[in-house]
Amino acid sequence: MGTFKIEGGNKLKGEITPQGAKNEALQILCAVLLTEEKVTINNIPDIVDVNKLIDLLENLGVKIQKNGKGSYTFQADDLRMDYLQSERFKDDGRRLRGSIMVVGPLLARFGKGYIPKPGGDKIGRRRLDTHFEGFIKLGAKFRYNREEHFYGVEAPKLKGAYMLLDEASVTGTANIVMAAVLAEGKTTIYNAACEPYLQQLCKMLNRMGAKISGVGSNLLEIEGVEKLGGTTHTMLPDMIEIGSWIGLAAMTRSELTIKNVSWNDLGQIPEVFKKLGIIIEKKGDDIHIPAHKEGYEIQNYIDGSILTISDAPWPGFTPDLLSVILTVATQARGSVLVHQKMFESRLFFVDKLIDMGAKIILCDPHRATVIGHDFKSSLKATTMTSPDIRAGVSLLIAALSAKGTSTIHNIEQIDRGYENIDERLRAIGAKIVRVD
Ligand SMILES: CC(=O)N[C@H]1[C@@H](OP(=O)(O)OP(=O)(O)OC[C@H]2O[C@@H](n3ccc(=O)[nH]c3=O)[C@H](O)[C@@H]2O)O[C@H](CO)[C@@H](O)[C@@H]1O
Ligand SMILES: C=C(OP(=O)(O)O)C(=O)O
Repeated sequence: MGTFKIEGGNKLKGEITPQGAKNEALQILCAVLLTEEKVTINNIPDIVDVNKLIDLLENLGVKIQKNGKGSYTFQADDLRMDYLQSERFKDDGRRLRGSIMVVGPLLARFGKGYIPKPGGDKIGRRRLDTHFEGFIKLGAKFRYNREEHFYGVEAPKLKGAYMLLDEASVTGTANIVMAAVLAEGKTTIYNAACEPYLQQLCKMLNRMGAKISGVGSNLLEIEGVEKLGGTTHTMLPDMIEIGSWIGLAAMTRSELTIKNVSWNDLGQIPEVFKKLGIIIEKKGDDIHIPAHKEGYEIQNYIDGSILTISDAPWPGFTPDLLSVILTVATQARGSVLVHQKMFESRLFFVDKLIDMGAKIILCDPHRATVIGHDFKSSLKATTMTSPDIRAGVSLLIAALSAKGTSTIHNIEQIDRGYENIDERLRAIGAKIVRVD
């Protein structure tokens, strides 16, 4: 179990460049299975989850060539389909959430797709019904081995269909889209998720020869094609990392510039941080956060009632930034209710912040009220364990703002999604070391 030691209370300064988007990368990497031609992908983040998926693809027989930092060429022209029945695959598949998205492409191109119950954060129930209901609508036969938690779908040929998804699942929509692009005839997906991750995936598939319209909306129409070809794709900057760095700057009252953020793809993220009173300046395609010497004040609603920040499927606010929002609010002037609607176990990490001296009432598993300190009292350093990726980074931000030296265990959770985080934070002045 890896550990960070963090000496808090120091000001940071400088520029930080976001990595390529983790959740986009997981979709895009699975899409290389849809063609026998070469697919080159740039700006792939060097993070644990992505590297696990690249290993899985390699074990499946995908030829992989590294072109330089973050750039790889993949060719899925001669796959080892027997790997899908192996113990090794069950092990590889379980190690991350994103592995679920190999099922759609394999089903569409080879008539069968399998996956063990995938891993990822333990942040509440994470069902897969939407994925498999979609495949069944496209004509696949579904089976599930309850003892082994092993899922399978098979179909000699998929047929386009109309479907109204029971929820706008991010990985579910990606999976169904990747199956439908090679189905016979037209597929309509209503209540589709439409995060920038999915928009990027659809644009890439269209460049490969797919016919997807409605990209960016919750109504996708897909005309199936016989075959897809190769392409080159570049990942967007990771919007969750960008939000994490906004929170980091505010809570440590540091001046930071976040480079090349792709503003047009950030949706509500800047606005939601502004509601906490954080000043966000747009400088070209960079975000500049000035040092918040006077702190930051949470806005109320027009009628004077207390602000609520909650998650919703895109273009709503992403659930992956609510832990950061909650943490940053502990030093704001004012109060806020944080409502995590999607996941039922993602707020339990607040007990660590409470240990550090934060004023938080966990109302129920989904809602927490935060009463900010306005920097009149700083958080106290402590020893903690990172329960999930975003709670992990939130605790890291709290530790960097706290007085004294904190210890964070189980940092593998953070490494799942943040590239070389300790080195990048040291480059802007953070006192953080990795100890094993
Ligand atoms: C690898 C990857 O891309 N992971 C992301 C993906 O996970 P993932 O695709 O697994 O998440 P889903 O979108 O399927 O669902 C997330 C949770 O929200 C619930 N739900 C979803 C849609 C909806 O309209 N109503 C609703 O309540 C689901 O029941 C589930 O508990 O999307 C999540 C939601 O943005 C993010 O937290 C994860 O970081
Ligand atoms: C929940 C997340 O990841 P995963 O879906 O991979 O567990 C996340 O990125 O915040």
